[in-house]
Amino acid sequence: MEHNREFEIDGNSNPIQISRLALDIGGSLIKLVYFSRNSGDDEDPPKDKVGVSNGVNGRLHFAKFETAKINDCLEFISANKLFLGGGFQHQENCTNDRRFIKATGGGAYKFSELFKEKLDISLEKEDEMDCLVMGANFLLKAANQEAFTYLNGQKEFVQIDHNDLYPYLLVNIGSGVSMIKVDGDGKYERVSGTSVGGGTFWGLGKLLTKCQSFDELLELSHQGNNRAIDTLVGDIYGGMDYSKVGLSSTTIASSFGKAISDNKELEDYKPEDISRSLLRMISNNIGQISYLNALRFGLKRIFFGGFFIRGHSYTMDTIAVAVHFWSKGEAKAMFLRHEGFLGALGAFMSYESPSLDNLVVNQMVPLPVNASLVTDTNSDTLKGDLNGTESIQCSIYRA
Ligand SMILES: Nc1ncnc2c1ncn2[C@@H]1O[C@H](COP(=O)(O)OP(=O)(O)OP(=O)(O)O)[C@@H](O)[C@H]1O
Ligand SMILES: CC(C)(CO)[C@@H](O)C(=O)NCCC(=O)O
Repeated sequence: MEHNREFEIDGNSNPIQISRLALDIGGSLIKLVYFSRNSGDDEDPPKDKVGVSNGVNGRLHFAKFETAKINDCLEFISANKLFLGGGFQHQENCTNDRRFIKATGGGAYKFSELFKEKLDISLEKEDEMDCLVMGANFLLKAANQEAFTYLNGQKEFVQIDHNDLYPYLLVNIGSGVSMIKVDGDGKYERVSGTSVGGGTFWGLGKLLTKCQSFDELLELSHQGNNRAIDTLVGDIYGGMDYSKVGLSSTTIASSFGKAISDNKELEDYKPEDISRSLLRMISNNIGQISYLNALRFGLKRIFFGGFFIRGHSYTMDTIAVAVHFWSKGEAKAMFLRHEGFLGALGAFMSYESPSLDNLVVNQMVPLPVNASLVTDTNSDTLKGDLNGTESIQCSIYRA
């Protein structure tokens, strides 16, 4: 990654006009969402016959940085002048002598001073759960092909009926996991959570495998076999199922169970097997807790977001199978293409004008942005997923 060059966006060295930027500064990753108007668009939004503004066409950009490398993020914002509400939103985030941007996540508090000091920007804080719900509701209603199921390696997009969206359970798997029962726009309750989440996978995985990046750890899991470390029901039952209680011989009886009985050292295990067991253990656990919470409130639909997922097939498969297994097929696990950007999108929507209703996603075809951010080397991510460094065509209409 280059730190000192001016970032170019859309391969165009002319400064693009950015009218809004919003941030979600999490425990592991910083997510950015910003809108740039299409080059060649008039200064003022086009008007229809009766003089009502038809809006501004442009692109919604998605980018992410590791929170530990926040200085790269500051440099990116500064080099691209992302905080200067040019064009459509002249005054929006440049009021008088105070510049501000909407920010959510714990880092909006933690790094508030840093933004002030380095960029002279005030972070206008938006509640993390409000933003997650706002982002999820918006995507589920406005974006085509946003939610999909994943079973037996098959991804299937789900048609969302706007009149039958609520209630649902939103499970956001970031560093930690939040489970939110959503009943409508702005109507929700954080009903549960678990500290065993994405940070656990990455943290424990790093210690146990010496992997240097999250992507490397995820990549390793492809080649691994969890049976080398997990104790299966068959290991305990002499190769047989425990059919009386519905446990097949291949069901995991105890995650990492073999590590105690084998009398082996860490070095005797393959890093790829460790990675696979870990990913499976954590995904399974989240799937199970999610199901239990769905059951608690009689919810049939569970949407999973957060960057732990990364469109990764094994992760999604494990979560989906866990939900299917425990609910006996009653509850459905669904995943979101913009998985990790829900909070940032929610913060983006929280700018007062133009209002939330006035962002229209025209097209869901991700186009690359030539900005060098967190590298996405994971080859298993679903094609077309928005993993950062992409943009989508959309319009903003005045309220
Ligand atoms: N390039 C990456 N570097 C680090 N973690 C990554 C990366 N890509 C995916 N992850 C996973 O995504 C998780 C972070 O997800 P996300 O950005 O949704 O949460 P967060 O906002 O940082 O966390 P929290 O909401 O708990 O503060 C990490 O814990 C890790 O499991
Ligand atoms: C603390 C937050 C909300 C920060 O995003 C997240 O990391 C989380 O939901 N952690 C799980 C905390 C718990 O409910 O046990």
